[in-house]
Amino acid sequence: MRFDVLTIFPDMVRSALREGVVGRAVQQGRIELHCWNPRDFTQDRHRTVDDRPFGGGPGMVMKAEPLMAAVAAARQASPGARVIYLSPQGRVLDQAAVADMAQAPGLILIAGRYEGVDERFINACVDEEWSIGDYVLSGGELPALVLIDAVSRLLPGTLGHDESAAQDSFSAGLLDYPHYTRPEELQRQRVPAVLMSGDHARIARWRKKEALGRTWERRPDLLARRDLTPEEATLLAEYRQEWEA
Ligand SMILES: NC(=O)c1ccc(NCc2cccc(O)c2)nc1
Repeated sequence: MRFDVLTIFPDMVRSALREGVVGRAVQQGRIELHCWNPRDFTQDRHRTVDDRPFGGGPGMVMKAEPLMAAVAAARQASPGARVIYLSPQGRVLDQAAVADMAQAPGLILIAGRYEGVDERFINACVDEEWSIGDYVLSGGELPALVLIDAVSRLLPGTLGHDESAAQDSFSAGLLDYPHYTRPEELQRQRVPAVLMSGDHARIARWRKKEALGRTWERRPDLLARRDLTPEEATLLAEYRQEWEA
């Protein structure tokens, strides 16, 4: 899969994607990453990419023309890609949306800076506006990196078999179960005995019950979105009985 990022800080994007599972996928060519700097698409000596806002007010706005020229170059290099603008005004991302994006041939991600971009660029060039959460950052680069990481994890071959557990539960719309490793006892806290039993069916059942129970305790909104199978309903009832005991 190909990711194209429009940013005035390309080194920030490239360096953040050198490490970890995504870095490995880029190195092995399973993921392509290209950065386009709107400054390279300016016509003036000062390579101006921002200007003062019409109507007054604080800060600067990113000019439309350099972005439009950069997106045209990116679209040519990545046919069929979805053009996504990261901003607090976008639809808030969730795992289902990430899974849908992983099906695209490519994503062209626009990382805005300053107070945002000229609306005419969004109307003319952007397919979708997405937000990684209800908070404002100094730029769209970190949201773009979050999106690249979340999508890349879902691409075949990015995660080894021993890393995919975390996404399984969230992909199932539930929070993750608790994890433990050595030592077996730590500050008088022992690892739950079921995990030492070697009974894989019993362990899987315990983990499913924990995922359901923790979702019920911490994120009932996620549970409301999801029908429970009869087995899941039983597990959650068991968890709640133990919880209220
Ligand atoms: N929640 C997010 O996904 C997010 C995205 C970008 C961003 N900053 C750049 C920016 C871009 C556009 C308008 C704007 O007001 C700020 N901050 C947060």
